[in-house]
Order: sequence, then structure tokens, then C-alpha cells
Amino acid sequence: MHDTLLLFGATGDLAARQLFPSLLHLLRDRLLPEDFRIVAVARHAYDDEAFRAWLGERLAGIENGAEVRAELLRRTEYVAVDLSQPEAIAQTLRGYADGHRCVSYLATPPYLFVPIAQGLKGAGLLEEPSRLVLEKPIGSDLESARAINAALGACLGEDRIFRIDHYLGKAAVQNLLALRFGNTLLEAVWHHRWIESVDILVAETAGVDGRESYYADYGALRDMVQNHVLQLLCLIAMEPPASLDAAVLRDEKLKVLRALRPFRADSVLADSVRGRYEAGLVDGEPVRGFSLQAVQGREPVETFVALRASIDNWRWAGVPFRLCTGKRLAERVTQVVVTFRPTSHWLFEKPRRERATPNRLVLRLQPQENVELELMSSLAGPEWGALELQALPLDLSMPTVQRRIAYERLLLDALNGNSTLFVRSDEVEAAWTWIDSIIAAWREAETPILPYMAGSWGPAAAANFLPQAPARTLGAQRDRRVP
Ligand SMILES: NC(=O)C1=CN([C@@H]2O[C@H](COP(=O)(O)OP(=O)(O)OC[C@H]3O[C@@H](n4cnc5c(N)ncnc54)[C@H](OP(=O)(O)O)[C@@H]3O)[C@@H](O)[C@H]2O)C=CC1
Ligand SMILES: O=C1O[C@H](COP(=O)(O)O)[C@@H](O)[C@H](O)[C@H]1O
Repeated sequence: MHDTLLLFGATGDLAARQLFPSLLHLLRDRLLPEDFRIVAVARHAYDDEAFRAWLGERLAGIENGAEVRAELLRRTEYVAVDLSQPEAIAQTLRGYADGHRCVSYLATPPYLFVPIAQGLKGAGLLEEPSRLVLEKPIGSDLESARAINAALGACLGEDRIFRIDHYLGKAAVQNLLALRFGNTLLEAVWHHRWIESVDILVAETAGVDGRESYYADYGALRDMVQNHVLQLLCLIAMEPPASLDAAVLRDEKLKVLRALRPFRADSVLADSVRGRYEAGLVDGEPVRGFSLQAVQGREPVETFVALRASIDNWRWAGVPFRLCTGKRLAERVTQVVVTFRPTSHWLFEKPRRERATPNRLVLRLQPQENVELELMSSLAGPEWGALELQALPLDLSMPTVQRRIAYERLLLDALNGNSTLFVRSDEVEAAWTWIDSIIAAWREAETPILPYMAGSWGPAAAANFLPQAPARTLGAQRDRRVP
């Protein structure tokens, strides 16, 4: 296992909220090497002690022994450098690799990825066996993603580049693989002959607050669908890989991404809905609408998107994949719902046929993790009469295991060199190819961005994309164009 983590963007939100707490847990559980050390890098002019004081405060609220926290701080040193300057990085960090096996983690805005990689190369920090970990997003379209991938490829080999999609680090997401490929019952029915539709919903109650500037360039489609939602779709739709080897698994995901049907201007209005939240109530608290000030002068972005995607291959012909994600929605929930086709022949009371609920497999990934299979069952009482059927959920919840932050697993895998749960360059580019087709179709069709009230389930026009959302919150507002 590598012994040195160079954490770029160490004073940022992600580092403070996710990365350092993850490292603290790994240290607590003695999962890091004995000689593990962290080199925290950012722009702010801290020295080691000032940075440790800053970090100590941020970690104080975490339920961990003060001893582990003190140990983490002891193992952390701080380096200040302007990360847009490759020469300055090379000069400042030269010598850090001597006698160490280093992983550089770039938790910085993406425009710094290339100068940092060039600086690291100049410092000798990308020589074998060093590794590079990158946060999302990789670019903002196919062209920029290609440029980043090519520039990184000139600095080190693809096998040593680890692109993070933190959804792949979530235990519940990995469980999708276990469910799909560990169960004969599901293997047999996992294709268009038996599956009618698939719904992937990633709903957040959080807003954009504090990240307007980033978000104004991205919107929900680029921020969430290009990566997390498409990774979920890949795990649900890919062909069974021959093994869990990184190359094999990623080859299968890539085939799905390449089989996604591009969007077209003449159908995009029927196949997508864009929305942007306005002031409302979330969890009983009043919240502001998305600030239009931040996006002035730029192309308008959505905070909600619903898409009807099609995968043009043998397995999924004719099966709609409804993808939906948004901020400031009624509930925080990430789930995949697989709806099966009706039974071939209905034996029971004829009029009840319409009321028969299809079998559904509901995979809830967060905040609670559970798996539910909705089956029809008879409610026949002691008196002999017509069989009355009702859909009954069969709760297949897993035993509670220790919950870990997704980044714990990913940090450990990067230190160990296991890239199975990281995204390859060609996957990123295939995902952008599809996303770019949607953006081009939106532009050409002048797709409106519809307002929705914070705390609702998005624009009323999205009702058909959200069959699992409570009907009462849908359609509560009339759609109109955002000015
Ligand atoms: N925050 C989150 O929840 C998530 C973030 N991400 C991604 O992670 C990355 C980091 O996000 P986040 O932590 O929110 O960003 P922040 O803006 O909070 O932090 C940015 C970090 O980069 C450093 N930095 C910026 N410019 C320079 C520079 N020129 N020289 C040196 N250091 C610099 C900042 O240092 P300083 O403070 O010293 O200026 C800071 O440490 C982004 O790519 C983001 O998209 C991905 C998923 C979720
Ligand atoms: O990458 C991102 O993910 C978060 C949602 O992550 P979750 O683990 O809380 O589901 C999202 O809020 C953010 O906008 C996006 O950049």
C-alpha cells in the first residue's frame, strides 16, 4: 500500500467534510500503513501548526477519540503553493517522493487538474508507482474532457489515473452488483422480455447555496447525470462482466454508455424536462430560490432534470430508462425501481386486471438502504370466494453493517491500486458524448426551464418521469417559463 497522500485542495469543502473525516476513520480502524503521512496542499498561507489548528477544529465534531485526531494531525504537514503554476508546484514539491510511494489526490476545481499534473511530473511525483486521483467533473463537455484526458495521459499512464465518482464508493451502490450478479432469479428476468421500465431517481433536499458559481456552468445534467446517474444506469444495464477485474467491468459499462441513444431536437421536448427551483419550504423551513444573479450573462442552467433514455441494444430494446435528479426536492432519496411486465395470462377476477400492480423491485440506496420486492398476493379470507389480490412488499433489507463514508473505500482502493470503482477516460468521454447530444437538442429546440417550488417534486410537467413520487406534490404548480 502507498504511504503518502498528497491532498490538493486541502482547505476546501470536500476535504473538510469528506476526505479528512474518511482518513480519520481509516486511521481509527488501523487500515492505513504504519508510516502513513498526508501532505496537505492549498493556496492559503498556513504553516503546519496553523493548518493543524484549522483542521483540528473541523474534525472536532466527529465522534472519534481525541487520540486518533491528534495522530492524524501529527501525520499531516501543510504546503502552500499556487496550483495554477506548474513550475512553482514542481519546485515546491520536489523531493517529496524520495523513498515514498505517493498518491496525489486533486480535490480542486477542474481547471487546475492539468497544471497540477504538469507540476507533479516536474517534481518527479508521477513516476512509477505514483498514482493520481481526480475529483469530478472531468471537463464540462466532450471536448474539454478529451483535452484533460490527453494532457494527463502525457504525464502518466491510464492505469495509474483514478477518476472518482463517489457514488461507486457507496456500499449500497456496490450492492447493485451483488443483487444483479449473485441471484439466479434476477439473472433470468433481467431484460426487455420481462422488464417494462427502469426508474433512477436521485432527489436532494439540499440547494445550490454556496456553489452557485460552479453550478452556473454545470446545472443538474452535467453535475449529476453525466457521472452519478449514468454510473447507476451502467450497473443496472450492463452485460454480466466475466469478472470484477477493473478492465472487464469498465469495458461492460462503456458498452452501455455507447449504446445510449443520442437525443434529438425533434423529440427532446417529449423526452426531457428541465426545471429550476424557486423559493419554498423544505423540511418545514423556508428556503430561497436559485439565485439568478449568479448565472447572469451565462446560458441558463437547470437544477432539475428528467430524461427518458433509451439503450439501443439487444437486452434493452424498447425499455424506457427514466432518469431524474434535482435539488430542493421534497425528499432526499436515491432509488432504482425496476418495473416488470404484467403476467402473460390473468387468472383472477377480470375487472381487477387493471388494478393489478406490476411486480417491482425497489432498490433504495440512500438515505436508508433497503431492497423491496413487490409481489401480488391473495388476501382470501376463510370464506371461499373470488381471490382478491394485492401487491405486498417483501422487505429484503440487509443486516445493518458499519456505515462508511463512500470516500473511505475509494481512498483505500486508490492507496492499494485497485481501480475497479474508478472511472476510465473512455467512460468519461462516452458519457459526455451523450450529455452533449442532450445539450445540443435543448439548444436547438429551445427547451424551456420550468420553475418549481422548493420542497416539491419538480415541475408538474415531470409527473410522468416520476411515477414513484407522491402525486399530491406533483402538479401543485402550473408550469410556466422561467424568464
Ligand atoms: N464539495 C463537494 O461536496 C464536492 C466537490 N466535488 C469536487 O471536488 C473539487 C473540490 O471541491 P470543493 O472542495 O467543494 O471546492 P472548494 O472551492 O471548497 O475548495 C477548493 C480548494 O482548492 C484550492 N485552490 C483553488 N484554487 C487554487 C490555487 N490557484 N492554488 C492553490 N489552491 C487552490 C483551495 O485552496 P484555498 O482555500 O487555500 O484557496 C481549496 O483548498 C471540485 O472539483 C468539485 O467539483 C465533487 C463532489 C462533491
Ligand atoms: O457530486 C455531487 O454529489 C452531491 C450529491 O452526493 P450525495 O452523496 O450527497 O448523494 C451533489 O449534491 C453535488 O451537487 C454533486 O456535485
